[in-house]
Amino acid sequence: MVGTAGGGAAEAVRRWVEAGGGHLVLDGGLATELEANGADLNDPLWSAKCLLVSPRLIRKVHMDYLEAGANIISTTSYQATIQGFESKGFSKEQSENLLTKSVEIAREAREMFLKEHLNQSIPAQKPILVAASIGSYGAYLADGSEYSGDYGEAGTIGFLKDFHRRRLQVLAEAGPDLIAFETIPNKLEAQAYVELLEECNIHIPAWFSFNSKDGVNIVSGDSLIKCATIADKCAKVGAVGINCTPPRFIHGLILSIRKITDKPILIYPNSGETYDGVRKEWVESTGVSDGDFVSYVSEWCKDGATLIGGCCRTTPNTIRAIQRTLNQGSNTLQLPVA
Ligand code: MET
Ligand SMILES: [Zn+2]
Repeated sequence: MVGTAGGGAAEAVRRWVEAGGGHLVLDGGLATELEANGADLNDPLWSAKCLLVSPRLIRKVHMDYLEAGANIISTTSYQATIQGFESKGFSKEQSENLLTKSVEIAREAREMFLKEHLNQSIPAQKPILVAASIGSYGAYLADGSEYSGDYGEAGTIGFLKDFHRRRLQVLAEAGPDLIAFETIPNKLEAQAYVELLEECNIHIPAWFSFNSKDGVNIVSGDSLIKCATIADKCAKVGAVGINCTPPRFIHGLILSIRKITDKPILIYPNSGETYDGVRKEWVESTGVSDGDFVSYVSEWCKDGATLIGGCCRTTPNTIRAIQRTLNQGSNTLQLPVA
């Protein structure tokens, strides 16, 4: 595990990016790919339901993303919370074990992937990292409110810190390389995460990833500049970016983030389709194809993003195409190894 001592989390992420040849490939939609493999995720736990019923499928999907060229895989803990497991009848201890298991499965997938590729002569020594996913309080509510950031009376910093504290500690203790705060919908939750990282003295680099539906602000209407500034000021945050947002908005959003931070920028947009939180489905026909998605990648690199992947409705094919685009012009075989 790489700690953040001596240079802060951004320095740790920069070193990984450098070892990756100037960029790292993230994975694509995890829930999307679990569903494509037959999982029924119509449940408040969403992808975390597979921790209960099909852990092997999770490992397979992680491996499919690694085979596609991902350098960073994120765990099935996005919608996994102690509160969510408890409401299904699990004890506190069992719930914490399930969180730990999400990190263990991803680490196992990495082990197996590395073992399978052990005998290949691979010139490019790229890191492979496990990011422990933390979805917002809105994701736990499972009503689409991570796309509105409207938490009503629960919208106090104290409430949000209490909600996330133990989960963050358990995930950090499970030994991931990164903590991925994903789809952050409002400024208050970003502030709560910063305070928790400090108070819990977390030594694993975190990334903060916001989502936007207008290409200017984050989904709650809070200023992206203000939110990214909160992340910038925290030495425990190693990268700042955007996820689960249509590709057409990404260029402008990267430029806004770059204005206020030197930390590495990560982006993993969705396919451009829109999630209908009431009907619990993605509205088709507004999305872009893998080809269109990938044609954006060079532009995002030029804008200064160094960690690039996909979010909902993207697949290993998307990641394979991103990996090829990023590694264009290089003659080395681009399989990642430890
Ligand atoms: C709603 S954004 C979901 C992010 C999560 N890492 C996933 O792909 O399943
Ligand atoms: Zn998403």
